[in-house]
Amino acid sequence: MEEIVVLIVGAGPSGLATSACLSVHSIPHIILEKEDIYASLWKKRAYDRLKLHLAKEFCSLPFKPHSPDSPTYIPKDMFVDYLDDYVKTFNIQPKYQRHVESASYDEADGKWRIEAKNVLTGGVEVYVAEFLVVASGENSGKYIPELPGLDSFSGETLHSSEYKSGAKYENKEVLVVGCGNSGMEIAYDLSNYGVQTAIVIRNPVHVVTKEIVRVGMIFSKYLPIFIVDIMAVLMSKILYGDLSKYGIRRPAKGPFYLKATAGRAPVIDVGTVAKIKSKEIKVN
Ligand SMILES: NC(=O)C1=CN([C@@H]2O[C@H](COP(=O)(O)OP(=O)(O)OC[C@H]3O[C@@H](n4cnc5c(N)ncnc54)[C@H](OP(=O)(O)O)[C@@H]3O)[C@@H](O)[C@H]2O)C=CC1
Ligand SMILES: O=C(O)C(=O)Cc1c[nH]c2ccccc12
Repeated sequence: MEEIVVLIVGAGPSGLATSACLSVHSIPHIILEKEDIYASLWKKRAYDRLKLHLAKEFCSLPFKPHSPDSPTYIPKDMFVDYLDDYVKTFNIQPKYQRHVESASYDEADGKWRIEAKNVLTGGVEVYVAEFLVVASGENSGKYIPELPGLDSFSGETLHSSEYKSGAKYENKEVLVVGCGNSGMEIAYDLSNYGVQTAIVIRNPVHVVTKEIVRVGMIFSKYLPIFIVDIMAVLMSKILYGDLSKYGIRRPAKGPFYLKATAGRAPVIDVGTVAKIKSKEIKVN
């Protein structure tokens, strides 16, 4: 058993940021990470052409602004370099291959009891902490729904977390299931590689540009969210027109409201909409 003041679950950007803040205040802590590296989503499970959707001023971790020389929308590899630098600067040393399986709060002694499986040995390690920070990520686990017939489908099936680029699929036909930011950008990337691409859009979704989001993020510091949403939707309507005839319907609630209340991000268009309009990408 190990006793510590703060235990952080997850060595993604949030866990690393928490560690840096605690170190600055000399508060003893540890990070438990189930993978064998920090920021595994960024290092292992993101596609090649990914750039941050938010401008760099909204994507820096505490005590380390992005360099003035870096682009406004930072590419994935540059963000990984930034995280590498962050980990060195704050001497962050997560305990790797520790999969946290349970955490319970003991009212009597006012402490958390955390059980983590050591992935290498299979043994269970027990930690006791005064504070628990869960920074295990919104998107760490992949999910493929049960689709009847999927087992007998003779083509290749993959999850977006395994997708790198369309190079492998040239001259093939690919159906992208899901029209979140991953699905919409992967469809665009596939189409750029000459792949016959179709995408499934089953529910209403907001489509905006990264510039609309940037303006909205700045305005949301000063204005109520419903005003920011009115402006964002208006800008999107002016830019894209009515997309319902292409199968893209707009939700009744606004994009910033949905992000804030339900964690549902709008789609930040990287060029997919133009390809849908020109029928280079089919909507199913
Ligand atoms: N550059 C960047 O910064 C990027 C950021 N991201 C972010 O990462 C997070 C995860 O994004 P993403 O991977 O796109 O996942 P999301 O959860 O955002 O989107 C999943 C999509 O799949 C659809 N879906 C799920 N199940 C089915 C089904 N059975 N049939 C049809 N459609 C289905 C959902 O539709 P429905 O709404 O109907 O449930 C939704 O459109 C988001 O916050 C996103 O904004 C992602 C890519 C790039
Ligand atoms: O959630 C995401 O990953 C995004 O794609 C971008 C995003 C983060 N916060 C936001 C707030 C409003 C609109 C988009 C975003």
